Amino acid sequence: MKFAAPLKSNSTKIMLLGSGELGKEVIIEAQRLGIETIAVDSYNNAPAHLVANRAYTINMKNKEEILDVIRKEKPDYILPEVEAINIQALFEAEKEGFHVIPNAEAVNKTMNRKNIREFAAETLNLPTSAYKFVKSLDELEIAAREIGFPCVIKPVMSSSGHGQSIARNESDLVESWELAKEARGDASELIVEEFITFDYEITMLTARNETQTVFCEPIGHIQKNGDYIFSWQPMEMTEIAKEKAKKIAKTVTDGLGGRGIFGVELFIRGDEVYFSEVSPRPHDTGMVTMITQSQSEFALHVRAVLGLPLDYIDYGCGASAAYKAKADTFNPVIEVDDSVFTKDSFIRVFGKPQSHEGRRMAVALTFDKSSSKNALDKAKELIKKFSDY
Ligand SMILES: Nc1ncnc2c1ncn2[C@@H]1O[C@H](COP(=O)(O)OP(=O)(O)OP(=O)(O)O)[C@@H](O)[C@H]1O
Ligand SMILES: NCC(=O)N[C@@H]1O[C@H](COP(=O)([O-])[O-])[C@@H](O)[C@H]1O
Ligand SMILES: [Mg+2]
Repeated sequence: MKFAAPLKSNSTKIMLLGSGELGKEVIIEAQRLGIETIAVDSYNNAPAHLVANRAYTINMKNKEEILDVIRKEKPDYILPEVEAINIQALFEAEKEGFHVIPNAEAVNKTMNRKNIREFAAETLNLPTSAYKFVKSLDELEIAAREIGFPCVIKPVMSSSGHGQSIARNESDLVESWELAKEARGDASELIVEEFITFDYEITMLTARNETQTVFCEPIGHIQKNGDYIFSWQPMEMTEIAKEKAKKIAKTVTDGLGGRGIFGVELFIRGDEVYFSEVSPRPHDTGMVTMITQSQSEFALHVRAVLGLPLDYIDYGCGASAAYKAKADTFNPVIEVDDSVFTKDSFIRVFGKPQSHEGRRMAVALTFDKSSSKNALDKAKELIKKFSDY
């Protein structure tokens, strides 16, 4: 593998479609290898825009705008970083010979809950919650009655919990129907899922290239309103559950194919493991790997994209706590106490140009030699010291 200085005509070039906090770390890892980096998103000064060689702001749902930027830049690799991307543009780019990570069909399947759920449950026969798809309030009422209460209602395309709700009884359904319209993506169809009373949930980060599949230690996490707030690694699991989790992760990532890291989301009850969903890219709960692994999920993603070896070592236990804005402002400032800067922690401020209540703006990462629980306690302590205005 040869690495040139970025911007030389022979350097490898990657393009990110979506330029949030996860993409920012991918760009930094790529830059470290002398790769030329292009960051694309739908708003100016997105986190990855701030660190890439070039930045574009386009309508990511517009096929021609995406194709224009791809044809202009001619990247070696196109890395989708968000779900809401015009998928036809990716299919077209692939047809023109561009390399989409992991591949356009995998992006198509995973960006839409209907595609991935049917693929996982019906084609791959993986265990999942019971589910139904609906297109109207009437259909929602019928489906929810069949699935039973409580049930989880989500737009077929969305992320970070946008448009998602739990209906506890029939009278919640109108509100769930209305709330789904807040989807970041597509709420023309909804999935109604059986509520799984899991003991815990994990992300199984799985990196693959043509010759290797590598799992990271399971990442436990806590979600609030469909969005993660704390994660830790490793999550202690029974051997049986861990092996099942790896098997599901291998089946689904092999099924999707291509190169890159995947975040396989699983619910665990006893030794039962349910597949929930999968991101064909780094996962927010996986930010903890920046402090626990010699190669973070972002470094592994870049290595996988380049077809490089995927081995890494675990340094110990770690945790992450997401910092969410409390205020809406066009000039967000995050304030932290100096005591946040301890020897076993660091913070990452994403640099988002605008905050709204609940938007993830930064993360605190902590390390502990002996236990994830200690690391998590430390992360909870640190995040209390953040504020914004
Ligand atoms: N069927 C279910 N039963 C119980 N809890 C659920 C179910 N579906 C989702 N959840 C809870 O809601 C969280 C978010 O759901 P999901 O991952 O489907 O949404 P998302 O918007 O894609 O989130 P993200 O983009 O952050 O991964 C899950 O991590 C889990 O805590
Ligand atoms: N769960 C998916 C996820 O965490 N995605 C990450 O959040 C960004 C969007 O943030 P924003 O909503 O603050 O713009 C995305 O660009 C990606 O980095
Ligand atoms: Mg999820």
